[in-house]
Amino acid sequence: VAATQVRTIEPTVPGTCLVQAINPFLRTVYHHCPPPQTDIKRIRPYRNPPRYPWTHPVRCLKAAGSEDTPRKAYDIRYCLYSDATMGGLHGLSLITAPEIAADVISADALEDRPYYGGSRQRVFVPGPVDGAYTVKPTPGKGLGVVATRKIVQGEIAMLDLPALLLSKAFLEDAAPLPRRRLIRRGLSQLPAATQERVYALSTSTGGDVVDAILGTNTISLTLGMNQMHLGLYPELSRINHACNPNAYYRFSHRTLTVEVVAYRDIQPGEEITISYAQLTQSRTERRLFLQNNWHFNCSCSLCRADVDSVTLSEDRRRDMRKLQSTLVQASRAGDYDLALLTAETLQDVTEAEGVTPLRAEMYDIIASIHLDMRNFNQAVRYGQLALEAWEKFDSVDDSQLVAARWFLAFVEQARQQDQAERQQREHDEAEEAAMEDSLEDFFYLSRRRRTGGRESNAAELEW
Ligand SMILES: C[S@@+](CC[C@H](N)C(=O)[O-])C[C@H]1O[C@@H](n2cnc3c(N)ncnc32)[C@H](O)[C@@H]1O
Repeated sequence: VAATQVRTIEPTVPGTCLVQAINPFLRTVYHHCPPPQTDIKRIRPYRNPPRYPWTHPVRCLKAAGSEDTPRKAYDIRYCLYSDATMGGLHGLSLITAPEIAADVISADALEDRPYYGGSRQRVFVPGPVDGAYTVKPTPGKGLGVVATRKIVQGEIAMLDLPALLLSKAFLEDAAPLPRRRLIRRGLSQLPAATQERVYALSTSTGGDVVDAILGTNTISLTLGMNQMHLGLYPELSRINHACNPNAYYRFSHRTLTVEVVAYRDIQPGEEITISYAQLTQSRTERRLFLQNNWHFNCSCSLCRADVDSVTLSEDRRRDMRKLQSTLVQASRAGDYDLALLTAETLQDVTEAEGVTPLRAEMYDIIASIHLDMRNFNQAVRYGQLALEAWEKFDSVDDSQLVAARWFLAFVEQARQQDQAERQQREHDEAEEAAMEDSLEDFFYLSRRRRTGGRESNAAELEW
């Protein structure tokens, strides 16, 4: 059903809350399920209403309907929500289904976040962290992001907030005209400085200017229950691609921020790069992917390197792909020995390739495999390593740090329970053995009584 009409919303949408557990350890973060975010009046019946964050009237595209499926009052598919105050004067426009907008609010993404980093109380400003880089021209690639100080492995170099978040289904369903009109309106509802930054972004994919900005600069992410969306992050958009990047970005569902993290130490003057393609793709696949999606011929160091070093890298990436899938399959199948071995090998291979993911994430995985294997000491050891690494990481989204603390408490509880069960088992076995002994004694004595004290194998056999 094509969506054709742009109109101001009437409060009609029934809906359910799709609140997603960001982390399995954090099941109780959300205490209420907010209503679909189409109408302010509907918030009143809720006991703990979330802040109504939208600064502009909500506008929706309705499904057009057809003879087979006539349009119903609640056929609203996608609405435009703008919070021009999000992140200070940054602002956000979101085009998505009403229940996903509700989910975004429930996950406290739009809360004011002037500080972060627990006791360190860092001031939250999108852009370079502690003056980590500057944006300037790079040879053959337009603007790029260049380090102005040393950035150490695992450090966050950049923070960014989205200017636009768009449901992929909306982009596919809506006809070009209403789609562009709604997106342009979303952009026009952002603060002037953010609009300027968006309209100054690279448009290398060509065509309609808004389509080109989105085509060149957006990243894929999921909102709600794994619903695909595109995010436009003005600062992140200046980072160029490299097949062997020295950084990567992490998206946080809870805060909607992205954080750019160094894969390895980055020296002052070095360009900060990320991979637009999946690291585990082959060189040919990557180049095709970049050409199809960004319309450029990759000229990064790996694409220019001699055949031998490329082949070595290709082999490692193929190994990474295999190991990743083995890790998932082995964990699902409960083959924890294999999962553990695979996780450790994966760590070695990614280190050799210079693209080690956050150590804390690896420790988290290894710790939980040990817990599944009931290796409590090892689970605590890796859990503590994870906790220390998350503390140092200093993310805007502290859910992993909280989960790491929670994990250690959980391991202690599981250990005590395991100990209690073992003691109970030992106690039961001892009782059973004692019972068997006393039965044996009883039979032995009665046998002696019957045989008048004469023992024989034949008599024993009778029993
Ligand atoms: C997200 S933008 C990156 C920032 C962009 N250079 C700018 O000036 O804003 C993506 C565009 O940058 C250029 N680009 C990024 N990485 C490149 C690379 N490795 N080689 C050549 N061009 C690249 C391409 O034009 C691509 O479509």
